[in-house]
Amino acid sequence: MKVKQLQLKNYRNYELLDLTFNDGLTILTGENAQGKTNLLEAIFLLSMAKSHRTNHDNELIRWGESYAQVEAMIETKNYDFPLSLSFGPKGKIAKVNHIEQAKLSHFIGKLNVVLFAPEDLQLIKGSPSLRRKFLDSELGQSHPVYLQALLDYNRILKQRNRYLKENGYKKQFDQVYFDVITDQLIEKAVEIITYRIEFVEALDELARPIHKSLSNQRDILSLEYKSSTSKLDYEQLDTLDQQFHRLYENSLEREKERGVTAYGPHRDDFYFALNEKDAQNFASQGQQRTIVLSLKLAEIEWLNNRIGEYPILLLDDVLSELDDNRQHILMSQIEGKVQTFLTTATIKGLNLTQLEHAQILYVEDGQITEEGE
Ligand SMILES: Nc1ncnc2c1ncn2[C@@H]1O[C@H](COP(=O)(O)OP(=O)(O)OP(=O)(O)O)[C@@H](O)[C@H]1O
Repeated sequence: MKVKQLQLKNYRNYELLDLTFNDGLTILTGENAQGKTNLLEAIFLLSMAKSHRTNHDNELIRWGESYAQVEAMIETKNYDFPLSLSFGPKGKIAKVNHIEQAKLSHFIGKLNVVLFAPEDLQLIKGSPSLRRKFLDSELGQSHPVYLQALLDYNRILKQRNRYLKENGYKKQFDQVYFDVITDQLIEKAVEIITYRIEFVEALDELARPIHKSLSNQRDILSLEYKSSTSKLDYEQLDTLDQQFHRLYENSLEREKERGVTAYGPHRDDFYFALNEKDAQNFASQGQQRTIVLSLKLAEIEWLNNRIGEYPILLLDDVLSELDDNRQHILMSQIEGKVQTFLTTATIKGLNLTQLEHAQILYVEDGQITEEGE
């Protein structure tokens, strides 16, 4: 999969931009705060219909303007198609092949990307919500069914929590109505957990050899998806439905008191271990960086296995943080297969043989000049 052309209108600090990319490596270079990450963010937007940096779409509109538009021509193995996303007074409008999509979930995942940004280092030591967000966005962009199950789960969870909060302490608590919501929640919970476990197991398998080679054969990486409670046994997926029913029955009084749903995939987490030791507590900065890199490379392979095409790789200011050996392994892993966009303040920090064939774009105050222009 490739992004052939990109057009931006009133997007962030770009007034009007029209770019054509080559198939391999595109390097965006320039001083701080010139618009390098904004450009990667634009490509990310076309994949997920939302930014990785903000939940407020208004921030994407160029200051003083009333709408923004991001458009691209996507090339896949079988056909090319345009994607566009615009933000304005009517909200967010997503189009595939010039046709407006009634639901954003029909737009998400038409373009597949893997983003590696400095904030991803938080994946190891940050809060579980970051790791859940990672799982949800990766599975969401490649499995429309997962995305739908997640949207349904979140809606039902909100409804259940509201009922618990507003009626949990009342005598006329409608148990029949509450059981119907709980049944619906459990059905979606089991679906989500099953997908997540399968995904983490696949990543575990793919990331292990990559990590071994990135760590000079020193470290064995493993990943495991875990429930927030020992009262659920994820090894027994075929009985998960019954396990959930039992758990919710037993914790009803507590849930009524607290007014929230205490258990479910919205509380789950997944763990990284290095040589069987919890990476959250023991991994050094460098080891964390290598784990995330292994994870991203595993994700690229997973997407290729899943959709039969390699995704686009977006590397935001992370390459110069890697030593020459890791830079080399990363680039050789993706060379010739994965269209890659990377941002860097200076090309000097990069020790890449691929530089010779790379498309180099200089970014300055929302304007781009190409090497040789
Ligand atoms: N809605 C907007 N309208 C106009 N300019 C904006 C808007 N949002 C952000 N900017 C500007 O975009 C610039 C930031 O761009 P970006 O985050 O792409 O920087 P960068 O080139 O990646 O820099 P760094 O190397 O520091 O990460 C800032 O100058 C900011 O003021």
